Amino acid sequence: MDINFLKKELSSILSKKRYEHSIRVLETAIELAKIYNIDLEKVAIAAILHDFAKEFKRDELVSISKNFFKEETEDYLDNIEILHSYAGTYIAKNKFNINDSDILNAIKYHTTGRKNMSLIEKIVYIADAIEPKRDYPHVKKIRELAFKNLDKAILVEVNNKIEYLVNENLVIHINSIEMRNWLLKNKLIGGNKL
Ligand SMILES: Nc1ncnc2c1ncn2[C@@H]1O[C@H](COP(=O)(O)OP(=O)(O)O)[C@@H](O)[C@H]1O
Repeated sequence: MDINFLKKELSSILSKKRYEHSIRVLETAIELAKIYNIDLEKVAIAAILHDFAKEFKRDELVSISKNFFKEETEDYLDNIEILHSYAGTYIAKNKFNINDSDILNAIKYHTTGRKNMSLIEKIVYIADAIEPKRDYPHVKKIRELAFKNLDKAILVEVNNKIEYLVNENLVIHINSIEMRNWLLKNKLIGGNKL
C-alpha cells in the first residue's frame, strides 16, 4: 500500500489541523514501531488512516455505525468521538480494500483501547495520545514512558483520560475500563507504582 497515496487521500478530506495531527501520529507510531519491532508498513497504514472519518458528519457516522457495527456501537450512538473510529475502519476496508485485521483493529480501537490489545493497537493508541503537539497534564511523562514501557504509558494515559471524562461528566467507554483492568490484572506494568 502506497503511504503517499493514503496521505493525499487524507489531505483531501481533512482540515489542515487534523491532517497535520495525523502525520505527527504517523511519525510517532513509526518511531515506536522501530523500538518494539512491529511491521512498519502495517503501523503506517493504521496511523495515517486512524482519523480518516474524524470530520464526517454525525448522520454519516451514525449510519455507518448502525449498519456495520450495530452491537458494538448501539450504546454510544450519541458519541461521535467514539463512532469515528468505527467509521474509519469501515473506510479502510471498503474504500482502501484493507483486510488485515491488525490494521483494522488498530483503527477501530484507537480512541478507547480494549482489553487484549495487540502491539500494533497499543502503538497507534498511544501515538495518538503523545504526538509532539499534544498538550495535557502528564503528557510529558506518558511520552517518556511510551518509549520504555508501552503498558505503563497506556495505563497512565487511560487513568488521565478517565479522570478527565469523570470531571467533565462524560460517559466512559467500557473498552477503556476493560483495558485498564486488563493492564492491572495481568501485571503488565511490572509493579503498582506509577
Ligand atoms: N474512552 C472514552 N470513553 C468515552 N468517551 C471518550 C473516550 N475517549 C475519548 N472520548 C470522547 O472523545 C473526546 C475527544 O477525545 P480525545 O482522545 O481527546 O480525541 P482527539 O483525538 O480528538 O483529541 C472526549 O472529550 C470524549 O468526549
